[in-house]
Amino acid sequence: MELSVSLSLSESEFHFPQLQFLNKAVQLASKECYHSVKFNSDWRWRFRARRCSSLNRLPPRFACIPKSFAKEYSLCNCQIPHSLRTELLGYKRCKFVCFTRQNFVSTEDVVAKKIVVQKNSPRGVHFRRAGPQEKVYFESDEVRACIVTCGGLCPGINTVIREIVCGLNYMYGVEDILGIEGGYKGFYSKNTTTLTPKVVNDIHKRGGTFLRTSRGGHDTKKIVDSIQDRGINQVYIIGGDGTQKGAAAIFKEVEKRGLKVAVAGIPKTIDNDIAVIDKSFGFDTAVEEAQRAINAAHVEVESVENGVGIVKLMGRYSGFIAMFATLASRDVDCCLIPESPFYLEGQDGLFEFIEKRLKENGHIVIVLAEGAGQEHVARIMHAVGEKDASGNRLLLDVGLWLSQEIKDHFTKERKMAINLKYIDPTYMIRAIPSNASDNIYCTLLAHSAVHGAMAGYTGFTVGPVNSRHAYIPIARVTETQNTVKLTDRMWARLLASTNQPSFLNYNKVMQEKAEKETTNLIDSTRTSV
Ligand SMILES: Nc1ncnc2c1ncn2[C@@H]1O[C@H](COP(=O)(O)OP(=O)(O)O)[C@@H](O)[C@H]1O
Ligand SMILES: O=P(O)(O)OC[C@H]1O[C@](O)(COP(=O)(O)O)[C@@H](O)[C@@H]1O
Ligand SMILES: [Mg+2]
Repeated sequence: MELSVSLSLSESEFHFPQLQFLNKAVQLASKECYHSVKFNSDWRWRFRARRCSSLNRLPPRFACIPKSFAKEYSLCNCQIPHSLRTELLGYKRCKFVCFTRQNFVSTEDVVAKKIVVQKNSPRGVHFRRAGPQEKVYFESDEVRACIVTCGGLCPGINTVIREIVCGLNYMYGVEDILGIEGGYKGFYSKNTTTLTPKVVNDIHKRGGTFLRTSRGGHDTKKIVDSIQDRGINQVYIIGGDGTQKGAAAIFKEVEKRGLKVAVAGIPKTIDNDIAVIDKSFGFDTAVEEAQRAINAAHVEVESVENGVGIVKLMGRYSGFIAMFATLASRDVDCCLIPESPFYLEGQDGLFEFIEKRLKENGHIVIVLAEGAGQEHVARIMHAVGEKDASGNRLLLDVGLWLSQEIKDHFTKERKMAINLKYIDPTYMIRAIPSNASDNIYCTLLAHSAVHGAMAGYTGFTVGPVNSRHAYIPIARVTETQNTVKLTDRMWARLLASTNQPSFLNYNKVMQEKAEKETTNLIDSTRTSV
């Protein structure tokens, strides 16, 4: 016998009235010997946690009533009712779960987005804490999971793939795991590959992605059709900001079609530009590997007279790799990033700084994020803003441009012989396997995603927030992009460490330059007439 529970309270009326209502429903159901309670379809909205950032959970198929049910609801005031089942895969019953009761996270545990607060500041946004939960939504043998990797490469992708496969299998006894090949388009244009712990056993030792990747080709309808046709009910999506936007679209479509599919995003990008999370995997490895290039540049330039070393690192819109590589190295004299526009000529410009350092030390090392100074390169190349298949702006080679400008300035204008070495290790850094710390980090991300999906959460991205792993609604990580804040103390630390110019006069200098160029143009037109 089944009791249909219809919640008619509005979202703003949430909290105790609803809890009381629920408790009453449950008590009634127990008293009247109903076997299960079914909630009306919009329960997710009505139970949206108020103080906790809302997270979606798969709708319960049958919320059967164990003894603890009423007690549980009366305890939690920001609880999303989850799929309680009589046959719970608790730690005692499931031979696959390697956790003891102490390891389980409580469904009430939350992670604060902001931890530095003032006395009277509001409580702020909180996310669900990630980790194994005592009650799971899926039975092992009903899971059909799939993994896809999209966007650019990043050290550690293979570790994440390996740990999702091994985590699902070792912790939850899941055996049906598919690999989608070649990014999003692989859902509808390629066959799947079967993933087992044996198949993925060694892949973490290699760079790149075992499943291959691509940009573009995100067709939400075709992807969800494929998910539906293949009977997939857990989708693990590894990728950067673009990929997470794609994951959000898939989640929406899955919801629209009423499919019981858990959609879990694992944020990937070497640029570390994904919002909310502390850092993205592969970033640490990239910073470490960048040291080798910086070291090479330093060795080269200190061995010659007036040596100028330029090292270009990745960072399309965010200069995190360049900033952290500079802070870690101590051999870098100047770090240029997209967030801090720079200029070459005039007082406090780059040329002046280079000349000063050459006089003082005989050499200089400059670290350059690929997205820095794009406006200068675009101006001389009359670029038309080309885009890649995903719609990302294609960058012009700022390293080559800067090298040429420096050579021209010192040899032609200053009549100074310099010895310039330009090193571009970008793809070499991106293609290596992850280091020890990233390997551990990738494992935690993969396990958090597996626990979340198994517990019935959906439409989430995993990641550490203030050092605690959390489930973050996908939309939150895609609404903004993480960039270096020039007003943050980390950038101030860098300036203190390199003593480079801060280029604060950028706007004034560029305006003067533009005016001068216009005047010159008018003059030259007049003379030619
Ligand atoms: N706004 C978007 N909506 C849906 N899919 C997107 C969106 N932006 C990017 N994608 C898809 O995500 C995938 C990866 O995006 P891309 O920007 O290349 O890399 P990354 O995810 O690493 O940032 C591509 O297949 C692309 O089509
Ligand atoms: O040449 P590709 O493969 O398009 O990748 C270049 C870009 O990929 C990045 O590594 C970032 O990639 P994602 O956005 O895919 O994480 C940038 O640093 C770089 O500009
Ligand atoms: Mg991206």
